[in-house]
Amino acid sequence: MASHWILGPGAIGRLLAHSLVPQFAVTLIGRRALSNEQRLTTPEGEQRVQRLNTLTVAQMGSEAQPAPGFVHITTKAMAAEAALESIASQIPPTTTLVLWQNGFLAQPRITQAWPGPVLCATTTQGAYLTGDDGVVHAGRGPTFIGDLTNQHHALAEALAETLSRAHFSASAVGDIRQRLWQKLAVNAAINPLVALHEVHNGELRHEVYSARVEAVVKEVAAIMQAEGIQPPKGEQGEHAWLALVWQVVDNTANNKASMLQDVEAKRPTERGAILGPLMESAKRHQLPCEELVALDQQLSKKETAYASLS
Ligand SMILES: NC(=O)C1=CN([C@@H]2O[C@H](COP(=O)(O)OP(=O)(O)OC[C@H]3O[C@@H](n4cnc5c(N)ncnc54)[C@H](OP(=O)(O)O)[C@@H]3O)[C@@H](O)[C@H]2O)C=CC1
Ligand SMILES: CC(C)(CO)C(=O)C(=O)O
Repeated sequence: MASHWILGPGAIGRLLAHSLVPQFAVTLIGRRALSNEQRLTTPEGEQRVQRLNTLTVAQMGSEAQPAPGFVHITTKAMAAEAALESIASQIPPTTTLVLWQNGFLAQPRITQAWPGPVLCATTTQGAYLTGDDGVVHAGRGPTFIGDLTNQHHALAEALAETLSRAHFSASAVGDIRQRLWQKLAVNAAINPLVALHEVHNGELRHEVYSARVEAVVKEVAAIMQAEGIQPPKGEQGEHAWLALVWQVVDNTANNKASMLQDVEAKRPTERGAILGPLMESAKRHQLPCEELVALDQQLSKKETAYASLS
């Protein structure tokens, strides 16, 4: 039975560990020591304390470990490469990695650099941390797994089956790049604006913000077309992207988006992984991206302001 290392003991990492641990061998790896007694609050409000094997990167280096079947990287996008680097000497280069990040920053870079298979997962599960020993599973949703080179479908299927057996509903797909970019398009239209204005997602419907949402979607839709990415429901063009964004805004009206949670916690945001690939693509295809650049600059300014205070 393949064992699972989970590198990055945050919200998604702990949710994954809680899901897998009753049936599979799991090691949760972080930079800091965490309690082995970890609490999961289910979407129904039920609390479950489970014993997870939590180790620090330093402990992994000092004690030889049996090689894992899968290494899941569940850090934020900008930390994924450094996290992998910190354990790379302890795993065979043929180990299968699974990247759980939003955006499209770590995925192409690690796929290119890592000699073994690299799977990417895009998930609509929702989770947040409550301190060093708790995670709340806020909402269930499907997870899609594939690889950017379309060479590892059998591995993606095996992992999807494992996750689904652990009640973490997952499917293997042949179009993961398309799905990652579709999610990135929605995240680019919602996350920076709600993080800058510190509002819940639903407030983007207000006339103070809606024109800016439309302006961002206009740029994003042109970039998506140049990248060959269609909106998920088979419709075409800017109006389909806008309809999708408004649908997500309405469905998540009471949510504090992940980028707003980062701003409130004074952490770096994932702007580089979400806006970065779009701005880079716009430049490559000589498309306008003034709105995206402005969002990126405003977020950068906000992050610098709170970083300088801490
Ligand atoms: N939470 C959610 O509902 C969803 C999240 N995602 C995506 O999943 C990814 C992870 O998000 P989330 O779990 O919310 O993030 P969190 O911030 O909750 O967790 C990130 C974890 O990574 C750890 N970490 C950072 N650097 C390293 C390192 N070098 N070595 C080991 N661990 C490290 C952090 O530890 P430390 O405490 O030391 O900083 C933290 O525990 C993001 O890309 C996010 O966009 C996607 C869908 C839903
Ligand atoms: C879809 C959305 C915007 C929901 O809040 C999200 O994915 C996030 O918060 O990162």
